[in-house]
Amino acid sequence: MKRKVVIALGGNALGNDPESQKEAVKHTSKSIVDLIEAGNQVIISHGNGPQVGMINLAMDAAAKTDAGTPEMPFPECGAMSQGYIGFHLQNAIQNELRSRGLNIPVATVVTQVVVDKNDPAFQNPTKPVGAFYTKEEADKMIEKGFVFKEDAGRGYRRVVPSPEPKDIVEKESVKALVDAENVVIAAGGGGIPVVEEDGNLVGVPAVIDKDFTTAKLAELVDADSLIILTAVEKVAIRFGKPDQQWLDKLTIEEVQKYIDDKEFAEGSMLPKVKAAMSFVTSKPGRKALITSLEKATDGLAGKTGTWIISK
Ligand SMILES: Nc1ncnc2c1ncn2[C@@H]1O[C@H](COP(=O)(O)OP(=O)(O)O)[C@@H](O)[C@H]1O
Ligand SMILES: NC(=O)OP(=O)(O)O
Repeated sequence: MKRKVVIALGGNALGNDPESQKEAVKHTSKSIVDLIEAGNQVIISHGNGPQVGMINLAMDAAAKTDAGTPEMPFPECGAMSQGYIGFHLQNAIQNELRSRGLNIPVATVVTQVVVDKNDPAFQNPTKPVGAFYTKEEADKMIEKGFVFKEDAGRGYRRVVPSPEPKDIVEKESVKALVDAENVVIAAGGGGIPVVEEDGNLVGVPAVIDKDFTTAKLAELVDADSLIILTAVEKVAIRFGKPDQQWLDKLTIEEVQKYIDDKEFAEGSMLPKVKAAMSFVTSKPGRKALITSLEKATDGLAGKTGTWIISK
C-alpha cells in the first residue's frame, strides 16, 4: 500500500509574483513527483502570506481609483490566493507527471476552515497584509472595523488576526479525492477562515497559520507522515549562534523542552514544531519531518531532515 504523506509548502517553494511563482513551482513539482514516484500518495498544502498581501494590496489600490472596481473583502482575497497558487501548483505537477509518463489526476480544493469567533487572536491581530496607508487614510478605514499598525516607519498597514484552525469544512470532498488517488492541493494559506453565525458559515478577515491547518489535514486523511518543507534542511537549537546544533530526531518531550527554552522563533520555526507535535500526538505511530524541498525524498528515506517522533 502507498504511504500517505501530507506536505506543507513554505514560502521558498512558491514565488512572490506570477512569473517567479511559475518558475518556483516547476522546481517544487519535481520534488513532489519524485515523492510520488518513490511510492507515496501526496496531499499538499501551502502558505499564502505574500500572495494574499499582494492581492489585497492590488484590490485596495484598484478600489482607490475611479474605474469602478469594488472593494474586495479580505476572505475573498484569501480565496483568490488559493485559486492562484492552486492553479500554478496543479499545472506544474500535472506537467511534471506527464513528462514522466504518469497519468494521475491533480485537483485543488478551495477550502474553508472553521475558527472560533471567540479565539483570543481576534483581540490581538498580528499578521500585516495589504497596502501601506497614511495615518489619515488609516483613521478613515478604522470606521469599517479594520485595525492598523504602524509598520517600521513605512506607514500604516492593516493587520489581521491569526486564529487557530478548528475544522476543515470541505473534509469529505478532500477525503473522497484522496481515496480516488488524486494528488490533492487543499487548505491553502491555512484555509479561508469562517465562523459559524446562526447556522451559516461566514468568512472573516484573518490568516490562519498553514502549518497548524496542515497538521489537521494530515489527521483528517489519516496520513502516515506530515512533511513540513521550508528553507532549512534541519531544525536547530541555538539557531544562528556560533554553537548552533542541527537536530536529526526530536521526541515530543524534547520538542516541549526546547519550546519552553525558547529555541524556536515565533512566527517561523515555532508553529512548525508545534504543528508537528500536534500531528505526532494525535495517534500512535504518526511521524513528522521538517526539512527542505530539495531534501524531501532523502528525508522520507530517513537520510536527513529532523524527524519528530513520539518517543
Ligand atoms: N530553531 C530553528 N531551526 C531552524 N530554523 C529556524 C529556527 N528558528 C527559526 N528558523 C528559521 O525559520 C525559517 C522557517 O520559517 P518561515 O520562513 O516562516 O517558514 P515558511 O517556509 O513556512 O515560509 C527557517 O528558514 C529558518 O530561517
Ligand atoms: N497562511 C500562512 O501561514 O502563510 P505563510 O506560510 O506564507 O505565512
